[in-house]
Amino acid sequence: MCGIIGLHLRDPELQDQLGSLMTVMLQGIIVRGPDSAGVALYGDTQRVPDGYAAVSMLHAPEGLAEAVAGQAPDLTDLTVEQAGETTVVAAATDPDQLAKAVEAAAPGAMVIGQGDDSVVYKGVGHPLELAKDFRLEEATGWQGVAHTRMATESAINAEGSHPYAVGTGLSLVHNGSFSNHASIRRELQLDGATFDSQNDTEVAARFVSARLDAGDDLEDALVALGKRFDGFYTLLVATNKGFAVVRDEIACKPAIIAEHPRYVAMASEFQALAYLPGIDEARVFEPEPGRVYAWRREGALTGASECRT
Ligand SMILES: NC(=O)CC[C@H](N)C(=O)O
Repeated sequence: MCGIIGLHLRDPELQDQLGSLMTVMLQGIIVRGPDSAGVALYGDTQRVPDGYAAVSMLHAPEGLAEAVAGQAPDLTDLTVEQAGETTVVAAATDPDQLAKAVEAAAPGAMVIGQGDDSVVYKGVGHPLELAKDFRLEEATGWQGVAHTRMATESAINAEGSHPYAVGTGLSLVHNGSFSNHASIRRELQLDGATFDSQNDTEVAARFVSARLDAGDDLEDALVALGKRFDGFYTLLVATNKGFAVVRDEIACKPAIIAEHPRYVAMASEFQALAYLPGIDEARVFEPEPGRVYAWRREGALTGASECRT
């Protein structure tokens, strides 16, 4: 099991409702993943104003704000939000600078996401309780993804919760399990990647991140993933530019997409989409096995690319 939702808003007038729409969607996937949950929100300018960065972390120590300020005295507008197990540090700087200051200030903590337009939360517990911790209902923005987990490949802890947010603005959520993740992990480690968990999904996130760093666009990175990873998967991958969905060639993990002039929504099950505004007019379809579907922020369907030849 495991449940995935994603909402990519084309109509700016819906942006104030991103969190309330996602909260309703989340209720449709709780049954698929009752042990943990996480979200990534894009364009919530209350949480990450223009010109600011946010770094999310687990295991943050007491006195983090003072410690970060001590590491980077020039940082302005430093805030620290505690949201269950996730701590979000924001400041008027860029994500790399902030992540460096946070890592120096809290070497025992684990960075689980950094962005200048995105913020990540995750933890263990009932998804609706976690959604309260994350203040999901009040979130705004142009895109969000969420996950409810039923663990298969690593322990039930916050490190094993999705999304896996690697690099700036990339968030990946997964339903399924990869059968060759250990060997791909070793290859990525030889190339210098480091890992925070034993989870198979983290391997996919670091693989996609490495491809994006090497110059691939998101569609190409997911086509490459389809060629390299074995196992079962529906993946939803979000970046600062948009999001993409891909399923393996057998496609036993469910997925449904609703394309509407005002939004693109994706979920593991239709019931998560059923209450979206105008759903009756949406084009609702099941993504084909082995194909990448991607949407960019401008709102245009970029088309579906073959995952395997
Ligand atoms: N049930 C699932 O889809 C699990 C996803 C992933 N393999 C994990 O354990 O986190």
